[in-house]
Parts: sequence; structure tokens; C-alpha cells
Amino acid sequence: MTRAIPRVLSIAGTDPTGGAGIQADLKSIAANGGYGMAVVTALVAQNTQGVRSVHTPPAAFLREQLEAVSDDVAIDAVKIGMLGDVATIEVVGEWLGRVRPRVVVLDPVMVATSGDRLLVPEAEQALRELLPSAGLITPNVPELAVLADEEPARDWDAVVAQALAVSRGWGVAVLAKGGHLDGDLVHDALVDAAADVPVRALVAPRVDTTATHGTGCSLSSAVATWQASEDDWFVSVDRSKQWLTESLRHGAALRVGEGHGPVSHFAGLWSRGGVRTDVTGEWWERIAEVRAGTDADPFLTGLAAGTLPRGAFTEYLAQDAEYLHGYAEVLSAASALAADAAERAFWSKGAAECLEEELRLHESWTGGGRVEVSPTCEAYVTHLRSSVEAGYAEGVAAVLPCYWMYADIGLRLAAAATDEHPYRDWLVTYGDPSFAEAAAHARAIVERVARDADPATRERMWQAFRTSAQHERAFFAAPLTP
Ligand SMILES: Nc1ncnc2c1ncn2[C@@H]1O[C@H](COP(=O)(O)OP(=O)(O)O)[C@@H](O)[C@H]1O
Ligand SMILES: Cc1ncc(COP(=O)(O)O)c(N)n1
Repeated sequence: MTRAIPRVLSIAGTDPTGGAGIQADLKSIAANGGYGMAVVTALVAQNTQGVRSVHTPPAAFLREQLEAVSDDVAIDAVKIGMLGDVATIEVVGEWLGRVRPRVVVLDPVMVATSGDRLLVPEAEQALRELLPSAGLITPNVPELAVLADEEPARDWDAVVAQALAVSRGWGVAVLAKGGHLDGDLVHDALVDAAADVPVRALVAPRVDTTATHGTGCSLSSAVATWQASEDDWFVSVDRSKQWLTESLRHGAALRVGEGHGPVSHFAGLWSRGGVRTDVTGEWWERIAEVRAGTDADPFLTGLAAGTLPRGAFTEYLAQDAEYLHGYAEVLSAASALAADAAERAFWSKGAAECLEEELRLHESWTGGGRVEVSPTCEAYVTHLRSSVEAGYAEGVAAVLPCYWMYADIGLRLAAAATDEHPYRDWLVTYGDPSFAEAAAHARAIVERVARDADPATRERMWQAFRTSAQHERAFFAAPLTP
């Protein structure tokens, strides 16, 4: 059964750097499984270092935006962020009273992480009066102090006491947040003076990061999204906190801005395969012509049919033996460059297998003597060597076509390996499932490397891959090319 996707509206200000405000809300809603919508209260010229200026559109236009959404869409949850001034608060309050959304989370935004004000001081009382319109409010330590009309709390007990006072005074559940306090753990608590258990604590490890811009925005949007389906504030907050802690851990890796950077809203989704990339699959499509040309080459069609002259076959094998010496050397070089132990082992094993298995088969046909290396073979090996000299990424991309094209061609050749086929033992080797497995493993490594590479490196990988594919084709064609 599929769960309905909640339609969640954020009413908030903007952050052009995408870490806070409405931009963060939309990412958070999506990351937590909702469909995000957005009504802009204020346009904020800000970045990770601070707020430069605020432009507030006319209140009548805010009302038009709100009505455009509610006249058309059934709203499952609302998250309210920056309201900025009294006129904005009044329009939102009036709209909430009329539309009565089932879930309302109000993040009483007053001051940004950078310390800049996002609510004019004369609007503080209007914001307090809006609190009962929400099901949950999510103030940070300084905001809670303003709502409680007290000094900012210095310890967690004081935070909880203020949250209880606000909850009792305004008849609303409060998510008290301890991000602004010190300690190896961060404390939050769901505080509801009217509940059987008025204080329910949530404790999480403190992530050592400066990427905390927009945590409050992101958290409140996540809670609104979960609450639409869970209908239990504690469960919704707990789910959201788990997501936020993981997103905080990966924020710094985004390398956005010089100040307090954003959290990585989709880190969990990305690492668990939410977004699939298929770089090598795309490369494979792009060499379709080279592959078709190789398949149609008289050497391979003759090999499959068993009509290939024996001289051409032994010439091919002798050059292939020379090639495999070079190939094994390049695989060893790739192994030496691999940072990951499993990858290092894979390439070393490949190098050893080249030398052992395949050379044994070669010897049975050619007697194992060395021959003069043909220009075609020389050119291919030179390309492989220079690729691995350029780096691990280029090296592994260059060795991939040999694995992959052989496994691919091998499956078709193996199908032609009848008992009487003159080249039977050769055809069977490349149709062996272990060969296909090794090719798939090599591809998975190259895929990982390509995914992690910067665009310039990925482009060099593609060039190395394509050139190798062209060498593969030329290598098959050589024995029958006069
Ligand atoms: N360094 C951190 N490690 C883990 N969680 C954090 C960290 N900083 C903030 N949080 C969490 O992010 C949420 C918002 O935190 P807080 O800083 O208190 O509010 P705001 O972002 O509104 O100023 C809270 O759930 C808090 O526990
Ligand atoms: C438009 C807008 N809304 C809210 C915040 C608060 O950000 P934080 O969650 O870091 O306190 C912000 N910087 N900008």
C-alpha cells in the first residue's frame, strides 16, 4: 500500500543561497516525503554570512498568494517561518482562521544564525498572539526567551521552564530546542503543559560542524511533513530529528559559502540510492557504434562461425599474449593507486588472473614464445599506460572496455561453442560466468569513481574509456587487415 504524499505549504521568507527559509523548507519537505508548496512573505538578500536587506511585498499580495494555493489545493500541513512585520502576521493569522489547516507548525523566526533580525521588534506581541493558531511552535533559545518575555535561558532546565510557561500561557505545544547551548549532546523537548506527560525529551549527539544555517527552518518543515501522516507530535519530531542529524553531518561536504553553511537535506537519500547515476551505462551507449562495428568485424564473425583461418587466429593470440603482459602491468598500477582495500585486491587479482589463466590458454595454442609487438597492440598498451599514469580514475576507466567488451562479446561467442567448434576452448573461457562477474565488478568500481569525480576528471575518464574501446575494435580487426 502506498502512503498518500502530504501536500505541505511553507509560508516563509527567502534565502537565495538555498540553506534557510523557503528554499530550505522545500528541500526538507521533499526529503521527508512530502510535496512542497511555498508562499513568500519576504525577499531576503542574505547568504551564509549574514542578512543584507529585506524586501517585503505588499500585504495584499501575500493574501493573493495564500488564496491562490488554498482555493485550489487541499493542504495537509502548513509550516510558518519568517513573518517579518505586523501586517504580514495579520494576513497570515486571518488566512489561518479561515482555512484552518489540520497541521500548523510555527517557527517563530526572529533572528538568523548570523545574528541579524528577521522580525521587527514591534511585531513581537503580534507574533505571540498568533501562537494559538499553531499546533506546535519551534523556538530556539533566544526566541523562546522573547516569547516568554524573559532573559535567554543559560541551561537546559531553564529552557524547559520557559517552554512550559509559554505552552501554558498560549495553549500551544512547544518544541524547545537546545542547539544554542553547549555540550556533546543536543537537547530538545516536546513540551505541552496540557498533556499527561508535559515534557518529553529528545537527545541527540551534537554534530561538530559550522553548517547549521537553516536548521530551524528545515526541522520545522520536516515536523510538519511527518505530522500530516503520523498525527503524533513526538513521533514526528523524533523522525525529523533523525533526518536532521544525518543532514547536519553531511552539510560541510556541500562546501556552500564561507559562513554558516547549509545542512545537506538529501544526504541520506543520496547515500541510500535515492538518486541513481549510471555514468558507465551512458558511456556504453555512446560507444554503441564501436561495439556494432566490432561485432560485425570479419575476425569475430569468422571466429563465431569457426571459419576463421587458423593463421589469423594464432596471430591474434600471439599479440593478445603480448597485450596481456601490458594489461596485467596496468592493472597492478591501478591496484597500487587504489585507496580502497577491496578495489586494490580486485585489480591485483585481475592482474594475476591475466597472467595465469589466459597465458596458459595462449601457450596451449602458440607454445608461449614471445613475438614482435604489432603497432596495434603497442598503441593500445601505450594508451593504457598513459591513462593509469594520469591517475586512478583515468586508469580504471581505460581498463574497463577490455573487461566489458570481452564479457559482452564472449556471451555471444560462447553460444556458438558447439562440441566440434575448432575454437571451442577459447570461446568457452570468455563465456564463463566468472568473467561476466569480474566485468560487472570492474564496472561497479568505475561507476563509483566516476560518481565521486569532478566533471573534468569524469570527462577524462570518458575519453580514456572511449579510446580503449576503439583500440579493442582495432585489435580484433588487425589479423585480417592486410
Ligand atoms: N551541532 C548540532 N548537532 C546536532 N543537532 C543540532 C546542532 N545544532 C542544532 N541542532 C539541532 O537543530 C535543531 C535546531 O536547532 P537550534 O539551533 O536550537 O535552532 P535554530 O536553528 O532555530 O536556531 C534542533 O533540533 C537542534 O537540536
Ligand atoms: C528567510 C529566513 N528564514 C529563517 C531564517 C533563520 O535561519 P536559521 O534556521 O538558521 O535560524 C533565515 N536565515 N532566513
